[in-house]
Amino acid sequence: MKYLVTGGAGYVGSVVAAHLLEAGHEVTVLDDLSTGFREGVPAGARFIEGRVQDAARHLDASYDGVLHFAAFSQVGESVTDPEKYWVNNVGGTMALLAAMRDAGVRRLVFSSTAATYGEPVSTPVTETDPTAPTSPYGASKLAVDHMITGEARAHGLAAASLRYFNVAGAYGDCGERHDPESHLIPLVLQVALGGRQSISVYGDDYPTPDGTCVRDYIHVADLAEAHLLAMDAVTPGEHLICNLGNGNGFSVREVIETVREVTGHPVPEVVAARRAGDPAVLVASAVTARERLGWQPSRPDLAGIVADAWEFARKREAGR
Ligand SMILES: NC(=O)c1ccc[n+]([C@@H]2O[C@H](COP(=O)([O-])OP(=O)(O)OC[C@H]3O[C@@H](n4cnc5c(N)ncnc54)[C@H](O)[C@@H]3O)[C@@H](O)[C@H]2O)c1
Ligand SMILES: O=c1ccn([C@@H]2O[C@H](COP(=O)(O)OP(=O)(O)O[C@H]3O[C@H](CO)[C@@H](O)[C@H](O)[C@H]3O)[C@@H](O)[C@H]2O)c(=O)[nH]1
Repeated sequence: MKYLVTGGAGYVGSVVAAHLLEAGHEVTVLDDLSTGFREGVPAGARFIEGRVQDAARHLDASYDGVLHFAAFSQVGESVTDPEKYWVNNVGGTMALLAAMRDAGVRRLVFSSTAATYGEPVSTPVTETDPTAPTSPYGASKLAVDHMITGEARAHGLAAASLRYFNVAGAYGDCGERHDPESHLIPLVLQVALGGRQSISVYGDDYPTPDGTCVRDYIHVADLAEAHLLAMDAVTPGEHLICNLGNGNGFSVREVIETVREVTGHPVPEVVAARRAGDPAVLVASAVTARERLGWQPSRPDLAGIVADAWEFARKREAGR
């Protein structure tokens, strides 16, 4: 099959592109390098430097489907600069859907997020739970989910929105390198590498066993496998919405302790104020992914996820 991967120079998109290539598919990456890196695009993929807003220039009927990762995804930035998120995430996807319609490309897998739910009403979170995003980032992703539902119903698109919980780990040369970095695991690894003095724990007074926030960390390679399954599972006119997580929660302190064990380095921590908009607990129900996609994560162990991220971080540091 021939696929367009938007945002394939970024963290998740590059890992999914690598999996598609390994499965024997033909891959074109469309990325404007706004937050991604040219060298992140896996060898074997064709690369177009360009915006998803201009997808019409690049899509034609020879494509079997699109995997859409291109977006801005900093929750904090979206609060201070919401227009940036509406323009790129919603505007970009609107242009992409029109280009797909015009070209007759009728399969789509979209990167949605647990941030569409906001503060969960129960744990684990299921796809039928209320959606009440607490940031413009989450709201922009939810708006796109609604757009895709309409497109599927009205124009027969076969689509899946995969709602990722906390993506972590690395796959070969593809790993997490956001700039600035805001995610917990890469930040704690920077402390272990000596690049930061300590890790700030954003709040230790949450209603959780050790007072710190609990999250569901999913290995990026397990996540990638779900994309390939979703592309095959969807049917015309259907918009499948599916959470992706392991169904296990780990606290911020458990993550920090795991980094100490895996790396053998001391990691000083400093308790800081809560970060605005952080729910206490975010854990996915993976029942839909199991039932609809036949998906089963094969790397749910937190130490293994951290070990892969650590190897990637060390290689990057050595290559600087
Ligand atoms: N990383 C996570 O924990 C996580 C969790 C939930 C959802 N997501 C979603 O997954 C997707 C990928 O996230 P990531 O962590 O890999 O982010 P990333 O920033 O590493 O990758 C996004 C890529 O999209 C590109 N891009 C952005 N806007 C573009 C545009 N208009 N045209 C072309 N390219 C554009 C960037 O250059 C970058 O390469 C995003 O849609 C994000 O919202 C990520
Ligand atoms: O220096 C830090 C960074 C983070 N945290 C905490 O660590 C947890 C995880 O934070 P982070 O890695 O930033 O991920 P989330 O804020 O949980 O958000 C991620 O996971 C969401 C789904 O759960 C997705 O929607 C988002 O796109 C993705 O960034 C949170 O409790 C943070 O408060 C700290 O204590 N210190």
